[in-house]
Amino acid sequence: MQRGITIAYGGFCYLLFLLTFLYAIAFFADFGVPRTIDRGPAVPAITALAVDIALLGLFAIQHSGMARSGFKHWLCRYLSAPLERSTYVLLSSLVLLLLFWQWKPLPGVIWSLQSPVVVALLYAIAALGWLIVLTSTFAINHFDLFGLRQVWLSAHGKPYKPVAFQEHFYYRLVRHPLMLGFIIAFWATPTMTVGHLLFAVISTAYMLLAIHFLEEPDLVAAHGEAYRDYQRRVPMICPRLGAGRSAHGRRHGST
Ligand SMILES: C[S@@+](CC[C@H](N)C(=O)[O-])C[C@H]1O[C@@H](n2cnc3c(N)ncnc32)[C@H](O)[C@@H]1O
Repeated sequence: MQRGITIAYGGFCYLLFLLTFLYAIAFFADFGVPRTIDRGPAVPAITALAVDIALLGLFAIQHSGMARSGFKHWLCRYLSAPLERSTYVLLSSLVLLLLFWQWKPLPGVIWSLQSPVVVALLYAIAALGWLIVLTSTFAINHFDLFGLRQVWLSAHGKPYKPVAFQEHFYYRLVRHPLMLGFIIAFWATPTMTVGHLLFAVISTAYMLLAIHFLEEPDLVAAHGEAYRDYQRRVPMICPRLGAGRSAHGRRHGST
């Protein structure tokens, strides 16, 4: 019974993440869903600005706050440890769905590109960004990042072992490919409105600050010199030209 509930909870949180991820793609493409980055109730610009900044701030507080080890320890006083990651995924998805639902468009146009070729190219670049986001999760451990591995191991009475440090696939080229994927997806648009730009600027700044001040210090604490060495060799977010070749060369001992 307990095992069934654990797996059902993890599965539900994972399905909600998948739904949120698909909605996010449509939200930024401004296509196929009722509320998008540019479609929603019209309100005065100052109200829209206040609501949108509050929604982005709420996401940053939830997403970074719940990832702190102090918060995780506190939560595990009330919740069994294998459910902690699924709960993080659940809350992240709910806050994002709230943002998608309550987002207030700011319709002024920064750029609007009309050439069908350019429009198609920008949609293709955005799609590539989303693909990088999704495939990066598999390069670390998709099922661990979204809590399914933890509930599965627990339900089968097996001990949890944290995911090892990874440096393969995109992680050979940049240290944060998943964030790079998001940045590409948020900025590559044929029509950049004020609201879309607000989202892109604040979310990009948040990701860069969170990497620098929160995620990387945690990674150094967890992996020590191996991660420091990785920081020296591999750029944070912008791949170096020819990086694939030089990483290949390093692996095979060439200079
Ligand atoms: C949502 S993922 C984002 C990973 C990374 N910031 C990126 O943009 O690709 C966050 C989790 O990935 C883990 N992580 C980041 N880099 C890693 C690496 N090279 N190997 C293993 N885990 C990593 C972090 O510890 C954190 O739990």
